[in-house]
Amino acid sequence: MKLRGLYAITDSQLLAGRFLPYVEAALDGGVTLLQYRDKSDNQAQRLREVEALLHLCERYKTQLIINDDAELAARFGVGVHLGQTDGPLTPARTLLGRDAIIGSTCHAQLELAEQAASEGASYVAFGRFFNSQTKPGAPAADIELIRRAKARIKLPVAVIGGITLDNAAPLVEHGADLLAVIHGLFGADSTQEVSRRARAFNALFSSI
Ligand SMILES: Cc1ncc(COP(=O)(O)OP(=O)(O)O)c(N)n1
Ligand SMILES: Cc1nc(C(=O)O)sc1CCOP(=O)(O)O
Ligand SMILES: [Mg+2]
Repeated sequence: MKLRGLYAITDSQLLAGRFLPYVEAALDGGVTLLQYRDKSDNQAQRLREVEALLHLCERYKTQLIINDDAELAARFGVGVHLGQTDGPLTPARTLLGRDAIIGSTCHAQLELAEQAASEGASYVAFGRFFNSQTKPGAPAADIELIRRAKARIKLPVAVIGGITLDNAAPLVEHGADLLAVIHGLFGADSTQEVSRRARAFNALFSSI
């Protein structure tokens, strides 16, 4: 499967009270990867939400990725995204199997991406490219990093951090394969607007 297009990431606070309708609207507009990102420790709610997302992803033929938690991903047979403090990649690959999608946060450091590639990552993620309402303190990355990463690392490149329809085009022009977005997608006033934004993010890939 080609990892290219919109990478939608959920946010439990932003989506409170409208979680499934907003996610479904995004899937309806077109999502290559959907990441379940929940920083709470409410395990019962996490299980319920992952199960619901899995059903939606099956209907829309979208790949589900769990943030932070390789064991939870293994339980549902889905992929995982691991940051630098979320545990090592090699055992996660062993746990999830060769076909699972495993992503790795590399901030603005190509060395981290090379290491992730050697340990079996499926994609590498760089950021933050813009001011992020969700994670304002994430280390900043420069857009030129994308071209350098594409030249050095033979894996899909995900970009993240403050991405909106107004600033995303140059990221794709510089070679980004996946636009990972929370606020710029789900910070919308209606499900119709979420779908419209998802379609518009994807259209950026067909115009290049
Ligand atoms: C696609 C993607 N890229 C980066 C991150 C950030 O991961 P991490 O650094 O572990 O931070 P948290 O998201 O866990 O707060 C991501 N989740 N997804
Ligand atoms: C979860 C996350 N990680 C980042 C990084 O740079 O590693 S930026 C970020 C937040 C992404 O949300 P938004 O699209 O609302 O800015
Ligand atoms: Mg993490």
